[in-house]
Amino acid sequence: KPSVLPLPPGPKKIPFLGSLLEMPRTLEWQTFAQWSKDYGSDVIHARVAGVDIIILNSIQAAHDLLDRRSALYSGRPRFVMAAELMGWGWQFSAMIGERWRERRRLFQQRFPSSNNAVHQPRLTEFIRVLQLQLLESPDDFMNIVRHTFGGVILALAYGIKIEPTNDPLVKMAEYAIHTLTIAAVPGAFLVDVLPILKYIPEWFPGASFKRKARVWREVALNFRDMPFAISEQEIEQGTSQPSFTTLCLDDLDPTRDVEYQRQIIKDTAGMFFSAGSDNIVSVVQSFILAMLCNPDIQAKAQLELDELLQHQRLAVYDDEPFLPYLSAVVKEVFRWQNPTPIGIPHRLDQDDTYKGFHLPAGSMIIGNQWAMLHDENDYPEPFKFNPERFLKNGHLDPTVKDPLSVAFGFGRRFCPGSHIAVQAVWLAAASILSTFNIYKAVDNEGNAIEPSLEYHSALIYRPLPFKCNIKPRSTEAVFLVHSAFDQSSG
Ligand code: HEM
Repeated sequence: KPSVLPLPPGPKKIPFLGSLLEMPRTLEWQTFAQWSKDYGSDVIHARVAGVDIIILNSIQAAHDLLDRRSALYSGRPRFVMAAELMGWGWQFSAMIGERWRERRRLFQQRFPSSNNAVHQPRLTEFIRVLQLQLLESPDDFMNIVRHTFGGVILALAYGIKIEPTNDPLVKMAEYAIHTLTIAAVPGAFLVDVLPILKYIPEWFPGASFKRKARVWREVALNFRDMPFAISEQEIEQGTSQPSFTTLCLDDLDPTRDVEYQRQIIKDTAGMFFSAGSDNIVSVVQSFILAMLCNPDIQAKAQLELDELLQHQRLAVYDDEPFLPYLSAVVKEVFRWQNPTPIGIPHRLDQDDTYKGFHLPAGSMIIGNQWAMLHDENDYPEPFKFNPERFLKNGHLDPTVKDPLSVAFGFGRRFCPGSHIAVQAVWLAAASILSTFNIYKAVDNEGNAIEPSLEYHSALIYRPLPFKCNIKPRSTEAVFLVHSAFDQSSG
């Protein structure tokens, strides 16, 4: 029977289209956050073509619903264009039920947050190469960061060797993700709003999305199948390095359906790059931008590093507990420019009530991470880059809400790669700051170029290319970078 409770407040709805006309096209998270101010509620309701959308704009609401009632709130809405037409349906981030559980379990068995043995040596090795490349071509830092983390993620997934620059597999993967991020932007394709359009033939006027989907489908399947095939070949030749794929294939159970097990391994390995690479790249680039704009903070973090390392060695992840200021800088980067401002939407499986509101079964639930991470009650002056907000008497202050518990999503869907991501960003930050200074670039007249702080508003929020001047801090730093690279490649 229909609920007697009201729906949460939200933007105006008209017949059939619902709130479609009110829905923002870019920087959605900012409009969603503004709605909370306009309607005086941290829980907002909108409706687009019959689908209820519930937006959660506070950490409290996300915690109460997505974390504490996770059993009800861990479904996913349909992604018609990306998953059903373009062939990305093999990604477990879009799956529900047993298919999702099997793949997620496999991921977590191989990369549990309690075990750093497989990923840490690879992260360190790739970050040493990044430092060397920054010495050699500092102006190319945007690409260097992109290639480093694309490479590390492919190495973790498949154990295959990646070229130091312009690796064809990294390029292919990047193109595939590019098509995915175009398709998965909510509202970019009408077929996501009206799934029935999925059945119209390709030749039909206005059906260009179906032709696009057919071409892109090949890209999506190559993305999953090609690196897996190379990995299997390398295992056969005995040249592969330990990775998710090698570890899983080593443990195949011959008494069970082997092809079925291979399929799950292949799907799950395919998730690494699509879920992990662009996000880490965005955060590391935002870190460089933050240091560029805040020279005092940069100097303070360097002082802390120098006191520990004494210019004698490079940082390793085990140094983390002794570098609270740097850890506060990393937390602040994740808070300041979170790469997934609205995360991935969840789906509510049954009718529910919250704060006197009716939340209908089947609603799409959006956890507005950006709104939570810019809530002035938790983070005063939220637009200011200020790592001190996390510190008290020189230690991390446990009473301040940790952005890392918001930036990676919620409940049973919480990002299973978060520990890899945080360690990658932390180690990149420590390694870059201990050996390089980041200055503003200067134009032909010798004036400092102010960064525009512009971001690309898409599924993954990332800084637009900016200029900076990255210089080694000393001859000792150059020596350390060279010798660490020789050791890791020798
Ligand atoms: C800065 C880096 C990263 C950020 C900000 C990030 C953020 C997120 C977010 C917000 C979600 C959605 C959670 C939800 O639905 O509530 C997610 C899901 C996921 N992430 Fe990450 N992630 C990062 C890196 C990684 C890495 C490195 C990997 C793998 C190596 C990874 C693998 C995944 C997977 C497999 C899912 C889907 C989980 C599921 O649906 O069950 N992520 N991530």
